[in-house]
Amino acid sequence: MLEYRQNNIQVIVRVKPEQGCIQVDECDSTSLQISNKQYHYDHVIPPKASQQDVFTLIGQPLINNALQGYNGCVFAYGQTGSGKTHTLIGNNDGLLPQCLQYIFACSIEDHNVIIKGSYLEIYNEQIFDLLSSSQNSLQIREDPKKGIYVENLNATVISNYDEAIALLRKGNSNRHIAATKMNSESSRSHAVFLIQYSTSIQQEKCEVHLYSKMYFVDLAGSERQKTAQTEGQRLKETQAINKSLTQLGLVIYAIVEREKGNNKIHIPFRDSKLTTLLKDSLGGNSKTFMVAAVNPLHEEESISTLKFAERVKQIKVKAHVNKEYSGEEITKLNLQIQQLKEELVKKSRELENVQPSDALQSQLHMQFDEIQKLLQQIHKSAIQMELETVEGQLQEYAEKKSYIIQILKSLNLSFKEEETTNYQTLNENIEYQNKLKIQLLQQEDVIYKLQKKKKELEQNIIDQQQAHKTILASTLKGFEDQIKMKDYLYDQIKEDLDQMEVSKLSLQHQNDKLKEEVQQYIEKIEQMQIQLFQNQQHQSTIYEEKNQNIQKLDQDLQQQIEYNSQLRLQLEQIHVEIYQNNQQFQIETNQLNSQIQQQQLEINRLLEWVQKLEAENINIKSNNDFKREYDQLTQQYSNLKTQQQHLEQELKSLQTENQYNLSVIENLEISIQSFELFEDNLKQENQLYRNTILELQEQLNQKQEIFLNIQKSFKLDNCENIINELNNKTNQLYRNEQKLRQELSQLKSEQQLYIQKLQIRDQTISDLQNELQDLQKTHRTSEVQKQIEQNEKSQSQRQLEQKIASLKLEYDKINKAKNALLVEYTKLENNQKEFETFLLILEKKLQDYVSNTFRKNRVMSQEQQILYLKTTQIKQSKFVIIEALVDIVILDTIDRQIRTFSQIRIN
Ligand SMILES: Nc1ncnc2c1ncn2[C@@H]1O[C@H](COP(=O)(O)OP(=O)(O)OP(=O)(O)O)[C@@H](O)[C@H]1O
Repeated sequence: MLEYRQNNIQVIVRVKPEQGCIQVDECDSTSLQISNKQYHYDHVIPPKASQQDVFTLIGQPLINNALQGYNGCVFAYGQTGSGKTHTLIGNNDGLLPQCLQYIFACSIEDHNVIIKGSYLEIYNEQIFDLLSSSQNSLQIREDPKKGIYVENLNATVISNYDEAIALLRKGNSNRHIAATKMNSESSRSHAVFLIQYSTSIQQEKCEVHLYSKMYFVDLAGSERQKTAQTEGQRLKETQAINKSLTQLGLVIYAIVEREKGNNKIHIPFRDSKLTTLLKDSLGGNSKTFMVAAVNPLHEEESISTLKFAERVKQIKVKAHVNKEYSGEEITKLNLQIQQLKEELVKKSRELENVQPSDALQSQLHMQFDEIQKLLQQIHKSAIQMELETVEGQLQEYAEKKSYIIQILKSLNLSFKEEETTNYQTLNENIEYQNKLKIQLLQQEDVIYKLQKKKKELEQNIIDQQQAHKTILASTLKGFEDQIKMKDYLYDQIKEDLDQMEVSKLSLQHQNDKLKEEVQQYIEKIEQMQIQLFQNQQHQSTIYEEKNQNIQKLDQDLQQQIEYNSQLRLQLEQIHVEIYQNNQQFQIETNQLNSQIQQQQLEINRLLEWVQKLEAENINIKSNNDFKREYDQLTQQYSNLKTQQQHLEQELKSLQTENQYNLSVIENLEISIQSFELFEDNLKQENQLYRNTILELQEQLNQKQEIFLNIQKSFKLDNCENIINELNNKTNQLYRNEQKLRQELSQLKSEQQLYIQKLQIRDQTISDLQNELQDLQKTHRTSEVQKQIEQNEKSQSQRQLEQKIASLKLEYDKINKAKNALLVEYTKLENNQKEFETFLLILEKKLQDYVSNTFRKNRVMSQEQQILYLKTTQIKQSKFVIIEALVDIVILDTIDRQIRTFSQIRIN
């Protein structure tokens, strides 16, 4: 249990359970150490202490005092987040809830007890009732009887602990709480819970009323703006909190100073709502406790709190029991005391003004004696009353007696003190007056001197003012000039601005135009893309067609190869046949040769035999039989001879056949060679086709690549590359244009050449006509010849007529073609003209826009590419037309010739 110092505010330090700069001595519950300095207080609550411990230490004595009629107050002071709200309220386990529980527990058997609860907050220097829905701020009043009180503050009667807690909860819910950097639930106001306790004890002749007030003050945390880092509403709150806490510090300082003996010091209770409200609690009628909450994590703030607590420790309080007696006699006596008191006050006021005389002194003494007598009477009557009441109440009367004696003594003392101080002050005043008179004289002298100096100074000032005026005038002129200059500049700038505005508008107009143009170009590009796409499609169809052709050619080639191989086979067969025939022929020839040889041998044998026979014939000529035989043999011989001739013919025919076969073979070999040649040609052609297809494919790929690049360039906006590319293309275009111009000039010279050639032809034709005329002349001269030639002519005429008819047909055809070509030529001429004008426009545009946006450039270059293509096409068609024209001219001459021939024929 805390041992209280007599008549002092009890200062208890509570250390938050955090590891930090504060060391608490386990053995000594009254001191702690911070920054190597020891601080001493009435009690130090260690970090480990429970809420119950705190209640036992502070709450219990506070309530016990209150039950005896003493006012009480407990206020928690400390840095934000140090544990003030935790100590006072906590989770309904703080001092206040426990005190409420205890007070109801103690008063359970006393039916006269009335407990009232009020809850207010001081927010931004305004008082608000936390138990009321009204948002109006309340005012503090002071009453001689009631003391300090808040006007219109709800005081709810509470009959039990639950009601009290409900009230507390209601009030807490209305408090200004906000999250700050230091505390997630920081109190942004000072909260004051007031318990008013009263009870009455009925006695025989009077009724004793006991009453007390208990203030539970949860101060808002002191915080440094820098560390709190608050802004806006929070900053305003912080400023109000810090201001009122500073006022509290000043009040405590003044109280302490007064207690040290500095009576002149003014205690500025009224400078803030908080100090006004706590006037009684700080050094008045109250048994007050201060809980200084410190957080070991913050050294500087903890030291500041501890120093503040050290000052508070020195404050003395003058608590007394709040007790009133009621009853007829007591009221009378009270009235008398009141009257006397008022008279005493009156007299003491008079004493302040009037110098006390002997008579007054004796009067005062008499009055004092009277008061004493009266008090003795009161004392006597009190004793009598006490005697008449129960013996057990004797103690109370004794207390009352001593209390009255104490008052009397204090009254006496204060009288004496006041008397002496009055005398002292009077003497001091006279001295002071004399001093003042001397000072007055001295000051009058000083004033005179000062007035003199003032006049000098005034003169000086006037002079200086004059000088200043002239300087000012010149400066003003300068300023005026400067202003004029600035005005002029301003006008100029304004003009410039107007001009700029105009040019801005025109630029905007141009910009809009350009945007439109760009849009048009984009549209054109889209169209070109579509065209490109169509071209691609067209090319792909051509490609497919060519592919099909190639496939067809391939098939043909394959067929040809097959046919060739068949031919080869046939040829081989023929070769084999010829070889076989040859073999056969050889065999047959050999056979025939051997036959011929045999027959030759036979013939030779026969001839020999014939010779023998002839020789014998000579001998046997006369023999007829032999002759017949001879004839037969001769016949045989001639037969054999014809047979031999026949065989020789056969041999010859076989040889010619063989010869023929050999020539056939030769022809076949030649045709095979030509087939091979044809095959090679076909292969070459095929290869050529393939190459063209590949080329076309490559071109297609290139175009696709270009197309993709264009698409990409549209997407990627790779300006620099595109611009470079465009520049290159533009240059190329220029070169192409130059080339085109050269080609055009060449074309013109070629045209000239053709015309010359045509003239030469015309000349030849005219020569021929001349010749023809000459011929006609010769025809006329020789009529005989004419007659002869008439027949020839009729023949040639018919031929000519036939030729003329066919030529006419051809002529008609060509004429038609000529007309079509002429139409096309005029079209092309128009196109060329259009193109030329377009080219000129394009050139102009190109010059204008060559440095403009890349899109335009791209479009231009594409257009130019297309135009270049068109130009080449036109050029080609121009060549075709020129050729056609040449043909037409030739046909015309032929036509003329035919006409002259027909004319001649008619003639
Ligand atoms: N002794 C303690 N034991 C446990 N927790 C504590 C103690 N003291 C404070 N706390 C905790 O620290 C936090 C801040 O405490 P609290 O709100 O009481 O600070 P405060 O001094 O009232 O701050 P503020 O002035 O900003 O209102 C709370 O969460 C509280 O529960």
